[in-house]
Amino acid sequence: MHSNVFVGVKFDNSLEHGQRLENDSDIKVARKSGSLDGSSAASSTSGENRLPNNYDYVLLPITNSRYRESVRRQFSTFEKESKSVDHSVLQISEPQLQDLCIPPFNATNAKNTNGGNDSPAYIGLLSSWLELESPNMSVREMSFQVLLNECKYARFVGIDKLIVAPPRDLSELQRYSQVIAKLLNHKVVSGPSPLLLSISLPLYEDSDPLATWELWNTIRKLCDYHRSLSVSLAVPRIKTPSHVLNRWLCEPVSCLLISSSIFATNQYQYPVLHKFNQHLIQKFQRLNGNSHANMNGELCIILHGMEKYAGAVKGGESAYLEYINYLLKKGDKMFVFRKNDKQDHLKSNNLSIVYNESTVDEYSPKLMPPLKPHSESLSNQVYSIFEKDTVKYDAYHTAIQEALKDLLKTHHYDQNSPLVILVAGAGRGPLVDRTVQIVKNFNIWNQVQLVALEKYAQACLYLQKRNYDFWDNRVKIVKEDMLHWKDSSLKVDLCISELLGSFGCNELAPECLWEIEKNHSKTSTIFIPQSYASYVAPVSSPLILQNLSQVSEVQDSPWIMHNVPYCILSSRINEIWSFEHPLRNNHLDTDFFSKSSLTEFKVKHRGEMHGIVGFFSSRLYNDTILSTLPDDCGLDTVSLQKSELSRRSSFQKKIDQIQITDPLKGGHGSKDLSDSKFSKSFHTPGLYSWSPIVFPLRQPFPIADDTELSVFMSRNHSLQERLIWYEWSVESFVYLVVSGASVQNPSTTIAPSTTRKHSAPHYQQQHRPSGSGSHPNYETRFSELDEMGFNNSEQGFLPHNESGWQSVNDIHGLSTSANNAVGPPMFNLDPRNEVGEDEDEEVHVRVKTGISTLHNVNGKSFSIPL
Ligand SMILES: C[S@@+](CC[C@H](N)C(=O)[O-])C[C@H]1O[C@@H](n2cnc3c(N)ncnc32)[C@H](O)[C@@H]1O
Repeated sequence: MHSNVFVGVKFDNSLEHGQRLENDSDIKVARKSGSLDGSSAASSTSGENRLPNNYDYVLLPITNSRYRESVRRQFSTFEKESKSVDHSVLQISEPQLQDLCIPPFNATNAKNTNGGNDSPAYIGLLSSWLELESPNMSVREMSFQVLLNECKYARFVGIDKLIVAPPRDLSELQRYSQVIAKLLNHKVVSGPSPLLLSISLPLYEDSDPLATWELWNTIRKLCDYHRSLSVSLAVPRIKTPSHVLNRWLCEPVSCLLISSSIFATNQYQYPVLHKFNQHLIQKFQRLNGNSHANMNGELCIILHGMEKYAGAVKGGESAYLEYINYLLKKGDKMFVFRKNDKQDHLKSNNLSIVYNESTVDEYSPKLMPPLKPHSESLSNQVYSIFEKDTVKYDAYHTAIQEALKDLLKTHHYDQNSPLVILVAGAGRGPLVDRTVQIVKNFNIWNQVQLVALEKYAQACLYLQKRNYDFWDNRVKIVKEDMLHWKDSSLKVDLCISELLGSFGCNELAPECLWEIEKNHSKTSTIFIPQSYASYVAPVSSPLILQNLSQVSEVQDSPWIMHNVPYCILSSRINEIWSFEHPLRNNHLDTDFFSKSSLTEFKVKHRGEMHGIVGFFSSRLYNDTILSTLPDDCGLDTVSLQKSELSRRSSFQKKIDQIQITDPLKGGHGSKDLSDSKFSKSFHTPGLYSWSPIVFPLRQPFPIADDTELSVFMSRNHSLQERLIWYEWSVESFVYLVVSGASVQNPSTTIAPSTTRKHSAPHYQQQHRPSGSGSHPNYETRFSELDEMGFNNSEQGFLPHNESGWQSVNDIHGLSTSANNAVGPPMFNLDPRNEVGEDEDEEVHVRVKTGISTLHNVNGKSFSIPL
């Protein structure tokens, strides 16, 4: 398998000085793919134009200095005219033959490089001498027209990728972006088969690691996340911090610009890249197709400046290309090796929103609505994709085996009480298959009653066929909905199910399994899975925003992100809730299925949040765990569940110590609630049935360095409407160091870290009646109020320093106790509660910097029918 990474070269800018290519035969370019082995990759240089062979792309300016001169002349004529003539119109003429660097004859569409022929392909460089950010409107108009003329020419000759110079003046990004946006929205760029504009920027500068990302983010935001806008990144000589690299990996990067100056030489004097840059290329290679919103879905590595060092390295200029080809070939091998891991699988297709899974191949990046197998029957194709996930079934196999061993220790068989095993939601039967295998291996086939329960008739057809073919017709097939199935003669010893969604509980396992527990379980019944927990983290994924913003209504729905690159912004992933089976409570409150969690994240580096990513882990039985979490992330598995655990602990009348499930660290542990547990996450190797779920934000949510992010998620269960849905919102805060005197804003709260003494709250003073009992005229009354406001008079009508918050509390009766005394407020929102007398002392103030809307209220965009 070849990854979708190509290699290009920037042609010597001697063309800028009068040389010109007359036709394609001047440039000999061959595809990298198919010519990777050493001999043919050994480069030669064309005697005429010094271009090495074996490149996929050649980067060339569209126009040369002659055109620049011509534009300059046209512009000065226009300026002169506009002084004398009213309404003179600037009209920059299109380049003539002598103005062009890329020949118009026999040019072929660059996309043909993907089709396997050897046609040369070009990436165009748009003019960089223009002043896109000039305050002079005419200069900007001239710049726009030049760019447009170059784009028109590029479209004509079939060039679909164009590199744009970065802004010169970083304080004028709005003007720069206005020209780019105008270009992007012109039909020449965004018409059928759109062109791709790629702004070149440094990947990283150590003075401010995220500065160039921020620059890019500002421009693309001003351009409204246009799908035709991408970025070309100049790879640095120094090591890129992982948080910077991860940020870029989920951006639409179309080219990596590699200067010969970032190479070192090895002991044989060949040019090589440092390990960290090898890894950088590998990471892009691994993601290539996925990391792109661009048209071709491909990444091009563009080498440049080799002529400068060609004499100093062995092999000359061609050694650089050979080295990059060697690296890419190595990467290709790694991916072939990992072919079965769908999470890592590469594909060149664009990200798409897919409503019907059967229409798209399983590897391409896509956003899909979460399945609702409880209310919508799965297609045959979906069943067959799932059934190939041997990792999942192997884990179930182990869990069933272990559970059966334990059951057999206590179960005393007699003919009237066989061991009853239920596969609840059997689908086409893969879990029944495994169970039959195990039971046969244990030689207890005669002691077991096996029931396969499935709601949908089509899946039951498969069960019937398999029963006949492989299960000796011994399996009782029940076509019923678990929610309504009642067979008083059946009590189950082992209940096996796979009703898990990408968020754990989103395929209604809690509700479905509760009905089994209520109607068909014993105290000894074992459930596989025993428990499952849901996790969230804030993510940046511009591709999600870009794709969902095209379609109204969809931003309030969760989506399954299949092979979509994303970057987790926080240092940890937090567990927000979990379910365990059996639920074991006879008077189960149906509200048990509703959950809500307010969970906090620290975000060290600034960025832009586009959604909340969700994962799950499930303990199938004892140590057998399935996890869709990414590898090696910090994990908070307990502390953020405190409220949920407390609720459950009172529910179960266990106050001091409660049983908690740590789905990732062996066994159920008895844990004190104060004991927060941090660990590292892992993904079950090779498991691919589930991709992460994302709860998108309607608006991109900007995040500053050192932000504290508070994510609210709720699972809502409405028995009246028979619906389950999720709602979510986000708030952000930063801590500011301010003098105590300036803490007046009710949206700020004092950080818990402050060391200040607390003073008695002012609002505890009681209201005083007016002393005189007389009725002063309006003027006097107003003057009294004014006076009181300014001099804090003890004789005033209102207690001094009363805040608006107390007034609100009073209105709602929140601060009045039974005996009419003013008690402490229910909502401790007055910042002065925390501030001591010394107003000049510095305190850390938690300032709210952003809040999103609450998404999917009442499940209006997405809900799951019960
Ligand atoms: C995710 S699939 C798993 C199928 C199969 N156990 C497997 O592992 O391939 C869930 C299955 O449960 C069935 N199902 C979901 N809710 C159900 C319900 N309330 N009653 C009966 N079957 C249900 C679905 O039709 C589907 O076949």
